Amino acid sequence: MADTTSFPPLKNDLILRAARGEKTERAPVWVMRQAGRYLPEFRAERVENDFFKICRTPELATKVTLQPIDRYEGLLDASIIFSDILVIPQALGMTVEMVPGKGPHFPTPLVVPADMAVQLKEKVDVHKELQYVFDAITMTRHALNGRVPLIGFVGAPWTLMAYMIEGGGSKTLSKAKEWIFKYPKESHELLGRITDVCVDFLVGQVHAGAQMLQVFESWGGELGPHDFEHFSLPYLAQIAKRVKAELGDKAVPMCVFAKGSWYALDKLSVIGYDVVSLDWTHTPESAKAITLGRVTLQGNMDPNVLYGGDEAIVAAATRMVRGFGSTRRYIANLGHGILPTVPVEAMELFLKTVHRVGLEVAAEEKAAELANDVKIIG
Ligand SMILES: Cc1c2[nH]c(c1CCC(=O)O)Cc1[nH]c(c(CCC(=O)O)c1C)Cc1[nH]c(c(CCC(=O)O)c1C)Cc1[nH]c(c(CCC(=O)O)c1C)C2
Repeated sequence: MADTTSFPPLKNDLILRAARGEKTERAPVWVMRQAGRYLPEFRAERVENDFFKICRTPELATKVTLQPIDRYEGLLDASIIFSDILVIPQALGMTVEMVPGKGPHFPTPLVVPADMAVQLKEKVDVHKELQYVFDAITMTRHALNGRVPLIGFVGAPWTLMAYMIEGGGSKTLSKAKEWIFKYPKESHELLGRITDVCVDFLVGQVHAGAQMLQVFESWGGELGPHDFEHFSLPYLAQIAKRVKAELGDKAVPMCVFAKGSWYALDKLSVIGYDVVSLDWTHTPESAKAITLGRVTLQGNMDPNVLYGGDEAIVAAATRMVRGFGSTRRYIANLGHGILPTVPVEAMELFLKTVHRVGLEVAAEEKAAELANDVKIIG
């Protein structure tokens, strides 16, 4: 049994302090989907191994989680465990394959509500079905040797429901939407069952060593404000409240990312999360005005800027850090996952710019504070 009681001491807690609303010397930075896809060392690993084999083999998951931390030594302030949001549908009993170059594929998606009884387990024991993720987390915590905190994650219930019904990615989500409009009661039943697994899984990830958690509602923006309020928000809220209640004094900061749900920012900032992750449809000014310091903001450069060349990257990253401010309630990130064909140098320039501008802004703030003190004393 892996040791989950004594981990190496943490040498960089910047992101945890930012998440808790404490002052930081500069804005911490990590990037959604930073492990995998665009990294040549990951693609080499994928030639040898199937995607879910990497997820299910703690040594391989640990190795891939550490790849960006090693490559961008000193530039990333967090790691995120290598896994996928679709391990929950698998734990519920569904088959999911990862087709190279195409993405996830469910050979037998849910078509009508009666399929739930046939395809989904009544009760999911996360320790039986997902112990491999817990083992990967524990192993990674030891391998990180305290360099940066380790983030655990789940897909949010609506996003997972959408994949389970669509059978993979989709442009319109019309099958999943048919469910919420035609079978609202059964849709809530499904969302509730997924929520229960999300809660147990997140609690288990923290016991295994995760130091922060993120809930990915990647398909949030496919719902309009009314439907988001009924089919996404209550489950996101339940997850935060139940996970924190179950963990008690072991609770860690929790972050929610509801891509495309700009209209829900106010509500997302009062449902129990410490951090709200933003896509690029917000300006820093409006996001700050809406959230009023109640949560830490994370984000939000358009990942496609990384294709725009050095000048564009420096300009957008600078605007972002200057807009959000560097030392309080801010974690720098992209507004969605890094894309598979981004050059590794573009990522490096993004990270270096966030560090440089973050330190500049912090120094300017300090100078302004000093000037203010002098004025008051004088
Ligand atoms: C956090 C995470 C995820 N996936 C992976 C990680 C591991 C850590 C990391 O990459 O940093 C590995 C992760 N997951 C996948 C890959 C590529 C698979 C391969 O190597 O073939 C990797 C490295 C495969 C995958 N898995 C998924 C997709 C999207 C398909 C679609 O557009 O509908 C894809 C392509 C589902 C998925 N998976 C995830 C999300 C939420 C974040 C987001 O919105 O981007 C989603 C929606 C989350």
